[in-house]
Amino acid sequence: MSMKLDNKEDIQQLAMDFLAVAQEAALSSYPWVGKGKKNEADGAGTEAMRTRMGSIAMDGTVVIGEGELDEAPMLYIGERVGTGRGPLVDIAVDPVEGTTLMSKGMDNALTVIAVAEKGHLLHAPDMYMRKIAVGPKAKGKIDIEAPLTENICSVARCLGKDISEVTVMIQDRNRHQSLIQEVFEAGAKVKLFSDGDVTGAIATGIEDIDVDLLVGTGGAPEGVIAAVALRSLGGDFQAQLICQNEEEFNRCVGMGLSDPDRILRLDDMVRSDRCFFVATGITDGILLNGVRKKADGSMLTHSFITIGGRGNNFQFVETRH
Ligand SMILES: O=P(O)(O)OC[C@H]1O[C@](O)(COP(=O)(O)O)[C@@H](O)[C@@H]1O
Repeated sequence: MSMKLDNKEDIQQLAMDFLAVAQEAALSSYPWVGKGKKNEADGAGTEAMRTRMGSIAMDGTVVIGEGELDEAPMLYIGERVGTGRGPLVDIAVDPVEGTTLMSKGMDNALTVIAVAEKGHLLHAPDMYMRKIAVGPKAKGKIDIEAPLTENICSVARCLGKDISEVTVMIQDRNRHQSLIQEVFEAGAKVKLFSDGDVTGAIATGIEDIDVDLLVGTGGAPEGVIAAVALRSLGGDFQAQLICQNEEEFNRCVGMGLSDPDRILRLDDMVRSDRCFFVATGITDGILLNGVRKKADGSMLTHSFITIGGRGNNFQFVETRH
């Protein structure tokens, strides 16, 4: 029987089940690290993820996955997963976040999954999204429509830092040149990264990582996944879909977004505290270490899990397989 995801124990149990899913996906993609084969790596992670999800007692629907049914045989948007008996949930997955990183053997590739009670996750098409993310101390104090300098000043105030100490994470892309320049002119610091803006967004929510703000344009699916993590961490996330043509605009409307250009707040992207986020490192990164093969043949995974919407509720998990 399917039921609402509404009790704490069920959410905890489901989060543990999904932790195993993320670990399995990371372990399955690991042999492809540094092999220059993005599709094979992604395929291995996707297949492992889907197989493991099949045994979870839930009635799940993939709302963000590997693409539309005609583009992806597995974990496509709308695919029903789980045993069909248990909590009704919406699932957003990226079996390999940072396929280029992984294929080149570079840092920060990871497996990510976000889950929320059914009907409470934004269904975002695979297109670009403008994003801004901060941790709990600056929650409610950012505005994606304001100039970046204003946001930097506001974050500095919230964190009790001098502007020169504020670190802004930005994806190293030509489209971000003016943002990067603005950080320099404000006197703050940039931390550029080549791929993987989910990691950058989460990093803002963890005090021990020296990242205070993430800004820039990246994938919309990654944006929704990061929004769940930030909701659980107690941080903040705002976004705006970038429709580059009429087709993209119509796709948004078709997915239920009546006004695709509007500013999306955290509550628009994940509308419930009954949610959680899990990630497992594939390669080493600023958030997590990657998969390790030990001398005795066992494998070690490093995962991150954050549950609910109360904030600062996260855990790092090391598991020997
Ligand atoms: O590479 P682009 O077109 O700048 O897209 C940015 C997006 O790509 C990523 O860096 C990685 O995406 P992939 O895992 O699909 O390679 C995301 O984190 C980010 O949102």
